[in-house]
Parts: sequence; structure tokens; C-alpha cells
Amino acid sequence: MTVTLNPALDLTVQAGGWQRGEVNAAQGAQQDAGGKGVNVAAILADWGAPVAATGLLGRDNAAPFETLFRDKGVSDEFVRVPGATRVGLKIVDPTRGDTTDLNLPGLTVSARALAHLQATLRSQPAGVEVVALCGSLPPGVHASFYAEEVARLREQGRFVALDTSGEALRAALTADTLPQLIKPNIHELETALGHPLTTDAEVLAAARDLIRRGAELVAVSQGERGALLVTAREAVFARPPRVTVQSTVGAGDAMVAGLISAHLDGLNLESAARRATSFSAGSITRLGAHLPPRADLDALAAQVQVEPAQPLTA
Ligand SMILES: Nc1ncnc2c1ncn2[C@@H]1O[C@H](COP(=O)(O)OP(=O)(O)OP(=O)(O)O)[C@@H](O)[C@H]1O
Ligand SMILES: O=P(O)(O)OC[C@@]1(O)O[C@H](CO)[C@@H](O)[C@@H]1O
Repeated sequence: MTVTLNPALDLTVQAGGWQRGEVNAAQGAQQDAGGKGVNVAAILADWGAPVAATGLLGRDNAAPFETLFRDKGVSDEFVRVPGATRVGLKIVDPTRGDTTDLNLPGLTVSARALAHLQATLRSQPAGVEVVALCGSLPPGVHASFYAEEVARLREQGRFVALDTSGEALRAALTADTLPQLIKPNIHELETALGHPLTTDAEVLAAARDLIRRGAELVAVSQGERGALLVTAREAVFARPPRVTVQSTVGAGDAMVAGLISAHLDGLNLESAARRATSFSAGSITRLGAHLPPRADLDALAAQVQVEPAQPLTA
């Protein structure tokens, strides 16, 4: 089950060579139901994993989300709230090969809606093995929300994955009970720890510290460069193959989905790194959260370079 308190309708605008502060021509636009946990659920569903998605969804523009869930076979357990889910503006410049995100804060959450969501989370059947807590917290939700839910979910015996940022990440990383899987990008990790991570050795040390404190797998993604994956016994760096990028939005979500499916399949770290990186690289070749066909993913996975990150000293 994935949890998204702050979903977004992503409006991707293709604007080659666009300039800040100027009048720019755009070549095309596409709207996709998104938000981190929505994307993770969509990718897992494409892979064939049974998945439910919950969170808070604005009643006024729920239709594109409902269509996505229906099309992919994701079980829709979102709590409907008054108002419209935020729009996320993603400006893609194919000439520079970059993506610019403008993310709005989202709907202010009432105590009632939050209580409804927490009741949904608490009443999941035992068969829900993995719970992925994904994305920013909307206004009205305390930064300690994830930290508290992680402890409750782990007490229930769930495997908990966390992909968030800012104060919510800082609170979750300083709590007594850490999620089993943590996937920050390097900037999110630096901000949460409150200091820069300038060398690979520093990133590895930071990840190992989280492992020592109770995480089982820490994946620090670093965009085009790849990702460092660390467990108690191993650390590898996974470099993606070169692909034709449509939009990098959701690359991290695809990685989370890949790591979850690898966990469910009991893959070793190298195979998990290959699968997760193939999901990320494959998903950025299309707009929205979609996986390419299995044969393309297998080809991508075979091209991922996985190297030991450092000698296995603690
Ligand atoms: N340009 C790229 N080419 C190939 N692979 C990429 C590229 N950008 C990202 N990736 C892959 O996706 C993974 C996750 O990317 P990134 O670190 O940007 O995640 P993120 O910041 O969490 O993304 P988002 O928040 O948009 O989901 C990387 O580790 C890498 O394997
Ligand atoms: O505000 P958050 O939750 O940090 O990020 C939201 C968001 O950028 O994340 C997804 C990509 O990862 C997009 O679908 C969505 O717009």
C-alpha cells in the first residue's frame, strides 16, 4: 500500500529553450495524476504487483486519479477531502535536457480528514506487507506525522518504506524507530541531516549511520549519476544506462517501486539495484508514471553498472 497525503495533478509543459522572466513558446503539454505514492503505486501495478493507494484526494478534481487507478488496477483507498488537489507544474526543456518543478503546498488538511486517513492505515489487513509513505506533508499536518506512523506500522509488523523531504524527513530520521527502507535523494538527505555531503565516503557514512540505527536498506539517489544502496552487509553504487529522457519527474518514485518489488521477491542487493535502476531509467523515457515493457526493462537492467561502494568495514 502506498500513502500520499499530498498528491498532485502534474502538468508537464514542453518548452524548448525557455527563459526565466521571458515570454516563452511551449510545444506541448500533458496532465497526469501524480504525487509520489500515486506514482509508486502506478509503477508497482505496471510490474504486476497487487497494490492499494491511500492518502488524501481533493473531491473537485479526483477524476484523473480515479481513471489512473482503474486503468492500472490499483485499489483506490484514498480519503476524499473538500477542494481540488494541487497542480504540479513541470517544465521540460528537451534542448537543455532539464526539468523544472514548481510544487504548490497543497490543500490544508483538517483534523477529521487526517483521523480518517489514520483509521484507514490502522485497519489494513495483515496481508498488506509493505507500506510506502511518500511525498511532502500538506499544510495542517505536523512534521512528525511520518515518524509516528513508522513506529505504529512497524509495531504492526509492516515493512515500511519512506520517501519524503524537509522537516518530515528530518523528524523521521531522528526518531527512535526508523523505516526499513529509506530513499532520499542526496539533496533531501543533506537538508535533513543539516550538513553537506560532498564526497561518496560522506554519503556512505551517513547511510551506514541510518542502518546502524535500524534501517535495513538506504538508497541515496543522485539523479543521472545513479544511486548508492547500503545494507548492514553491503554497499553498492548503481549507475544507470543512458536513455532518451522525456521527463525526470518520478525517477525516484520508480526507484522506490523497484526496491519494494525487489524486497517482495527477496532479491540480493545487486539484483535490487539493477531492478530499481531499470525502473527509474525506464520510467523517465515516458511522461507520467509508466513502466516500459518487460523486455525493455530486462535490457536496461542488464546495462546498469553495479560496483561495490567501498570495502566492507563498518
Ligand atoms: N537523466 C537520467 N538518466 C538515467 N537515469 C536517471 C536520470 N535521472 C535519474 N535517473 C535514475 O533515477 C534515479 C532516481 O533519480 P533522482 O535521484 O533524480 O530521484 P528523485 O530526486 O527522488 O526524483 P523525483 O523526486 O523526481 O521522483 C537515479 O538514481 C537514476 O538511477
Ligand atoms: O511535494 P512532493 O510530494 O515532495 O512532490 C510532489 C511531486 O513532485 O512528486 C512527484 C514526483 O516524484 C510528482 O508527481 C509530484 O508533483
